[in-house]
Formats: sequence, structure tokens, C-alpha cells
Amino acid sequence: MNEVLLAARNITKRFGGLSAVSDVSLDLWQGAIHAVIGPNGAGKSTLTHLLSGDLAPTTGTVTLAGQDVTGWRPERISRAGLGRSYQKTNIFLPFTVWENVRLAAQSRHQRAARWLSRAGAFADTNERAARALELAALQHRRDAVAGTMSHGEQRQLEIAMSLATAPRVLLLDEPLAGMGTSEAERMVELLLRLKAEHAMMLVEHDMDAVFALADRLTVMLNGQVIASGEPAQVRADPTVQTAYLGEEH
Ligand SMILES: Nc1ncnc2c1ncn2[C@@H]1O[C@H](COP(=O)(O)OP(=O)(O)OP(=O)(O)O)[C@@H](O)[C@H]1O
Repeated sequence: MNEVLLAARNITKRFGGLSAVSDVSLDLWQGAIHAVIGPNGAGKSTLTHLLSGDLAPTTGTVTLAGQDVTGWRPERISRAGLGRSYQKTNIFLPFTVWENVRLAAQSRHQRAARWLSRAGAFADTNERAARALELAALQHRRDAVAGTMSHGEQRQLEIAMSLATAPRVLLLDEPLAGMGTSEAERMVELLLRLKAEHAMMLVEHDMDAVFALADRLTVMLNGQVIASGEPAQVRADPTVQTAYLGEEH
């Protein structure tokens, strides 16, 4: 049965006098994509940082697979099952696809490797890296140098790198940014394939992709949630129309 894998409760992040995220609650369900949209400065990236541990909330809690992870460091949250991709590409350009994914897989097991036999840890890391390449449909590009690949393939590699830590929850920050139509279509297909095994949060400006992918939709404005629910319902909400979607549709 599907379950809530990540739950944010009343999280607020203040920077001095500004509440970048204000009293936001959100559930991410296994097998579902939860899109978060809103105009520039609405607080979407800050929200992502709060869930991944890159920022600690001023108030509120974050629970991952039933465990309170509020205030944990990002590496610890990653080991507990959360993977994220960043808006700015995070890959090592001179390295091959395999080397990048393997490095990402290793990061999960820095601590475990002390207890496992070296050979055991090695096999486990390779296995997770190979599985991530397969999931991201990049096996055929295994030996390609990352810096020589297209923008779309580099974003695909980023997803493979977040999959290499074997996460249950995936936070994706604008995975379609800068993509052409066919690259965007491939990314949408990839995200749909990943959905069954993960709980996913998608921050994205491409509304066609959002409505193609989202099972749940949250709209943010000035740090607050102004609507959340079924995408069709949210789209029809007059507040949302005025605040955001009206600008684009
Ligand atoms: N480290 C920080 N210090 C001070 N203010 C910040 C910081 N990070 C973000 N902010 C402010 O918080 C608000 C929300 O920013 P955030 O980047 O989360 O918005 P966003 O919805 O992700 O925007 P975009 O779509 O442009 O990425 C903005 O007013 C921003 O200037």
C-alpha cells in the first residue's frame, strides 16, 4: 500500500524579517509526483532546501519514512533515503558517466564501508551505480565524458546521480530547465518511469510538464501555500488563476 514517505508540518524559514517559507505543510506519497509551482521568489527552492536539510527550518518539522529528521545534516538525510537534484548542474564534467554515478553511489556508504568488508562495500556501490544508470536509461552512455554530453543528457545524469544513493524520496528542482521539446519529452517519460518506486516532489516552471506529470499540485506565493490538491481543481481555482496561472494561460 502506498504511504506518506515525507511529511513537512508547518515549516517556516525566516531570513531576517523575510519569511521565505511560511507555515507550509506537505505530504509526499510513494508512487506519486507532487509538483510545486509559483512565480520567482515564491519560496520553492527554499522549501526544497528545508526538506533536504540544506537549510534548517526556523519552526516546524520534517519527517522522513516516519523518522523526525528536522535539523539533520543533508548527508544524514540522504543516507536516510532522500535524493535531490539541484537547479544548477552538479556533475563533474571531466569524468565519465560511470565515474560520476559511482561517486554519487559511494557517498551513501562512507559510513557503512567502515563496517562492511572492503570487497562487500565495493560490490554494493557498483551494484547501486549500475542500477541507477539503468533506471535513468543511460547504460549506453556509461563511458561518455560528462562534459561532452548534451544539456538534456547532463540533466539525465544528475537524476542518475541522485538515484545512485537508492533514495525513496526524490526532490527535483527544475529538471526540465533549458531543455528543447524532445529532450523535455524524454525527461517526462523518465520521471513517469521513476514514479512507481519513489515519492517525488517536482519544482518546475514548464506547465505542460507539470500537468502531464503531477498527481498533486501545490501553488506557492510569497512563501505561503495558496492552493493544494488535484491538479485540475487547483488549475480552476480563481485565486491561482489570478496569482499565477493566469499570467501564462
Ligand atoms: N539565503 C537567503 N537569504 C536571504 N533571503 C533569501 C535567501 N534565500 C532565498 N531568499 C529569499 O527568499 C525568497 C524565496 O526565494 P526562493 O529562491 O526560495 O524562491 P523560488 O520560488 O525558488 O524562486 P525561483 O523560481 O526564482 O527559483 C526570495 O525573496 C529570496 O530573495
